[in-house]
Amino acid sequence: MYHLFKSIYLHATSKEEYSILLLGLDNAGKTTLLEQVKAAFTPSHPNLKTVPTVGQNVATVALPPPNPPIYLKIWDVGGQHTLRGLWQSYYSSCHAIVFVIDSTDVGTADIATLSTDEGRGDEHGRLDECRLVLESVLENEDTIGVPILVLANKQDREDCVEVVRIKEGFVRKVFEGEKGGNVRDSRVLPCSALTGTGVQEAIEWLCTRVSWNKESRPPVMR
Ligand SMILES: Nc1nc2c(ncn2[C@@H]2O[C@H](COP(=O)(O)OP(=O)(O)OP(=O)(O)O)[C@@H](O)[C@H]2O)c(=O)[nH]1
Ligand SMILES: [Mg+2]
Repeated sequence: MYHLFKSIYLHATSKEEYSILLLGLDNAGKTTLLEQVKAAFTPSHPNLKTVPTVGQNVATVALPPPNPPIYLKIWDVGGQHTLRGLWQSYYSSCHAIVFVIDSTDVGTADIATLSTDEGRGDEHGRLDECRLVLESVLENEDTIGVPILVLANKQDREDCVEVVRIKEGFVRKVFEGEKGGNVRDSRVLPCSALTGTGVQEAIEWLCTRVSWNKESRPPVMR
């Protein structure tokens, strides 16, 4: 009898936990975003004086109503070139990926222009590097079916490329390209990790998608 009550109690009180992986080039704004998420869901002030991440930062937030009663465990990893090889060790256990883009460092955000020789140059910022990195995430077999949210970050800056151009000129073309690969849930949203604009919408999208996808990637019960 004790065991029955105990298991009913545990079932009633345990919560689902989903892991969210923050990826993107160095300087994209991943750690700043993590700070804003922590500040939005826990009684803390964001530390917006970030330094380049070497290794990882992790935070778990419990979502208040009207969100579903779940935990999000958010993993922020270093985006520097030499650290990107570590990303794949997180893929098989994550429930969603957030790919953060610096909207001020992708030129006009049109990858069609990269195919011409004239298209290569400083005026494209880090667009080509960003494309290669996103493709490498999409084509890894451990990310098959994992929902991906692309955040067009730094939208507070005057020199940013607007989200619709990042969506049409870059994200859609990569996803529909030969390395875009598998069918999955995806979305492109504008964001400013520095001001916090767009962070709630990002979390809401993630919550619904990890829940929809829980048959193929079940949560950890806590
Ligand atoms: N204006 C503006 N600056 C931002 C925004 N997000 C991040 N930054 C700035 O961009 C720089 C890099 O931010 P980080 O969050 O450290 O970048 P990261 O993606 O974690 O970089 P790595 O750890 O090297 O992978 C910092 O100076 C941030 O203040 C934003 O939305 N707007
Ligand atoms: Mg960082």
